[in-house]
Amino acid sequence: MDSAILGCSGICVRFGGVQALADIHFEAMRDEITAIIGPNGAGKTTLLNAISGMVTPSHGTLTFEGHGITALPAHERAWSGMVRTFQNLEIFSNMTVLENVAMGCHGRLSLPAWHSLLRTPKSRRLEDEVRREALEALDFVGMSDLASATAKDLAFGKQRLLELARALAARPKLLLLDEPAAGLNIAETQVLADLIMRIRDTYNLSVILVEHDMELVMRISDSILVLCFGQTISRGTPAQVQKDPKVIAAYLGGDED
Ligand SMILES: Nc1ncnc2c1ncn2[C@@H]1O[C@H](COP(=O)(O)OP(=O)(O)OP(=O)(O)O)[C@@H](O)[C@H]1O
Repeated sequence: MDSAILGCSGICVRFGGVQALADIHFEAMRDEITAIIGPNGAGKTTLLNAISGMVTPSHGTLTFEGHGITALPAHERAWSGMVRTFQNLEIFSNMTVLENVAMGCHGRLSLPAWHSLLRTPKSRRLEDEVRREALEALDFVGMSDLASATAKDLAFGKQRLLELARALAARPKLLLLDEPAAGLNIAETQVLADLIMRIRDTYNLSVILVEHDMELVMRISDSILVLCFGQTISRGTPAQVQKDPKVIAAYLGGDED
């Protein structure tokens, strides 16, 4: 079996006059945490969008588990096992925490609508299964006691965990996280770092994350891709990337710490 779960080859994305990504080549390995970092406007979110199918590259190819996915729409990539979370939370604020997480199961566990309308035994069994799996995902992120709370009443840090639980409930093979630590305090970020590593180890899944929090990135990543102005300027382990003069120059020249 190919050890790369995702492959990007020669990916280019242009928005009008802006070359957001230029000839990006990289692979994310199975069961590893791969981080995409770089200064503001480097093209990190655009690359995540190209991987998840929300942006169409003008050139290049993408493979997932060895199969070409360049032409697949976003929902088919999700069905094939690629699930993402968003920088701006995408939760259903008036639904309960449990209902939000259950939404993550629905792509996998569903029946034709008439089963639900007629409340067939099969539909009741399925409802039980969805509930059990949603509770399991909530328990994993340490939020089972909040199952019946309304999502909008949760503190921001808990809403981020809720989004993660919903992504887990979809049983992804590849989890794409867009700035999962944005808006979290130091303690919450540490909990999140431990959780992402535990997710990788427990569920045997691969993670690609875009993140600005360098402490988190250096602590949990197996491999890092560094972008600057849409180009790859470095790739390697955290130790390799940290001492790469091109990376140091990009960050010192930018407006981040
Ligand atoms: N929909 C769009 N239309 C036009 N330009 C865009 C669009 N999305 C991104 N860009 C531009 O593409 C470049 C890369 O943006 P992108 O959001 O991918 O960077 P980023 O590294 O994720 O930045 P940040 O860290 O600030 O989120 C930027 O110059 C941005 O202004």
